[in-house]
Amino acid sequence: MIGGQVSLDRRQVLRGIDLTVKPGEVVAVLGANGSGKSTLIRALLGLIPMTGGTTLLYDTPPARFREWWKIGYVPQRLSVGGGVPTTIREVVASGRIARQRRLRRTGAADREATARALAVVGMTDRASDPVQALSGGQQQRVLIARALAGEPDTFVMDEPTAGVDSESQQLLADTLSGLVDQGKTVLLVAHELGPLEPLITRAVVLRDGFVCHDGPPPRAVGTHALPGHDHVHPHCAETPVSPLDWRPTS
Ligand SMILES: Nc1ncnc2c1ncn2[C@@H]1O[C@H](COP(=O)(O)OP(=O)(O)OP(=O)(O)O)[C@@H](O)[C@H]1O
Repeated sequence: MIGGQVSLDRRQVLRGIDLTVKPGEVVAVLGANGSGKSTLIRALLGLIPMTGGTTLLYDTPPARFREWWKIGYVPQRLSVGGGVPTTIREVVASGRIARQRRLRRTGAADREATARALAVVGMTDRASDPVQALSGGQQQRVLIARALAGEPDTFVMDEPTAGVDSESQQLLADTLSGLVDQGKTVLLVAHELGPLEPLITRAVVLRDGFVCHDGPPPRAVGTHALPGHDHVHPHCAETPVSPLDWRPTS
């Protein structure tokens, strides 16, 4: 395995990862705390620099990628800067920005998509409240709504169900299920798949910055995550245009 590498604070966190997400896949990135899952997600999207390897978004390096509306990113935490009160609706509506730039208009479609996304996460009644006042799980639901509002082709979600109650997890699973039926692609980090489990078509298990399993979703993660378990390495050449593609430099 030689591929994408990331060092943080002079410590190698990703040690060579070769990962291609194919259109329509629902990929779960699993692994212990500190195994590198969030780092992998951020590096895949070009949000942190790599010390080796290449990442491509729809066949384009992140620096040249212009079609950000295609990707809905749910980060692990909401960061609202400046101390300025921001409403839930404003955060969710910001998921439309990349799309508006592309279509050069703001209008009914944006408002409707925002309202739909708020309803999906059960936040319609609280849309005018400041996000700062929300609990961690509620903020996570707002981040999910922001990604949904953008109507992307590919969802990249870093622990979307962390701290989210079981009813909201089920709602997310049902929503993603509908989107997957429409052909959307999903890459998500999770500790507990919960209601998302039936949707997962492929599991990538990280261990200490390496991929130790890449293939069918493990029934029992503990067993399949062991090093030495059969590895299935996806081949970049098999895909038409891959939403997320990380190729090693030769
Ligand atoms: N900004 C940073 N500077 C230095 N080290 C970092 C930084 N961010 C993460 N790390 C280290 O990189 C390793 C991987 O972190 P990462 O957040 O990718 O793990 P993870 O698998 O997502 O963990 P978790 O399940 O706890 O979210 C950890 O050892 C962490 O301490």
